[in-house]
Amino acid sequence: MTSLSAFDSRLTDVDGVSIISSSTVFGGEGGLPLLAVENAQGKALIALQGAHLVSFVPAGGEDVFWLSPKVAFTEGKAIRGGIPLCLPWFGGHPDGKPAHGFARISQWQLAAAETVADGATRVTLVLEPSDLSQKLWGEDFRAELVVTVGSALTLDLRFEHRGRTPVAFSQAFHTYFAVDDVRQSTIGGLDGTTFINTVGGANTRHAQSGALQLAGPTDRVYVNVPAVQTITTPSRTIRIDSTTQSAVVWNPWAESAANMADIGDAWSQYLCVERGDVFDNAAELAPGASYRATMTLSVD
Ligand SMILES: O=P(O)(O)OC[C@H]1O[C@H](O)[C@H](O)[C@@H](O)[C@@H]1O
Repeated sequence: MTSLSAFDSRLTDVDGVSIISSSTVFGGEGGLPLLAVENAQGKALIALQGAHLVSFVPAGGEDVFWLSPKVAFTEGKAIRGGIPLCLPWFGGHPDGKPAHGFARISQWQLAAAETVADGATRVTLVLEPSDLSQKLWGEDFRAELVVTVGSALTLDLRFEHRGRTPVAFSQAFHTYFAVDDVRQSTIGGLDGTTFINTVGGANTRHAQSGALQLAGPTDRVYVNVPAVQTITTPSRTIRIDSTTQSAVVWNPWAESAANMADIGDAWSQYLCVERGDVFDNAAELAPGASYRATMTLSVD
């Protein structure tokens, strides 16, 4: 792993911000560097690999995220749980490149950390071209994720296309929410929208009627969705507010999860509601164009 001393201590010289190793929190050999952020309103852990939120606990509450009990913090391997950033493409790639892009398996740099006016903490992570991005993307770019940790969690993503040719672009905040039981959770804020059912590669279009409660393997891409969705469980309601246009709802259910080593029996403890711009809402970025997306998560 990258040595922890490699980080500029001045950047973390802000109250409640430190760099720790994942192994000190989650065990396991080696581990990856995590940015630990804590203030009176809440606390978060962010892996520098992927600018990946792995924990967010509002003060007095429970973790908003599910993290696999079998999570591996391994260099170059996607972390199962929290918020993988799918960037600059979502899902499988026609040329067999890694699913969900290279951002989640790349090392991001901590660029800034500060306490903002209301006592929340803001950290800025940056991703610039690397050997991996050159191999998989081949274009110049700059990605920045600004994370604000307070009583709510806000992610503000900017992607600047610095290459010379137009590129197809999609992205998602692939959030794994911790729920008591996925079968007892309902998702509001999708009524009347269109979804593409991608289970088994079906790709059929349907209209959503009312709230959504999962009852089997689910992999749906909702397009042109309203800004806000809610997840209601027996113990809490989580609010998702985003500028993005799509929402992907995914849980593989027992049989498929059994074939995924880092999910297995734990499949019923999470629900993915992933805000982003994918499928119909994917973009084409002209040289010099920028993309921006924000998402705020809060618990009622
Ligand atoms: O296993 P991963 O590459 O992290 O992908 C996990 C899941 O991500 C999204 O939700 C897709 O819609 C699913 O089809 C996919 O299985």
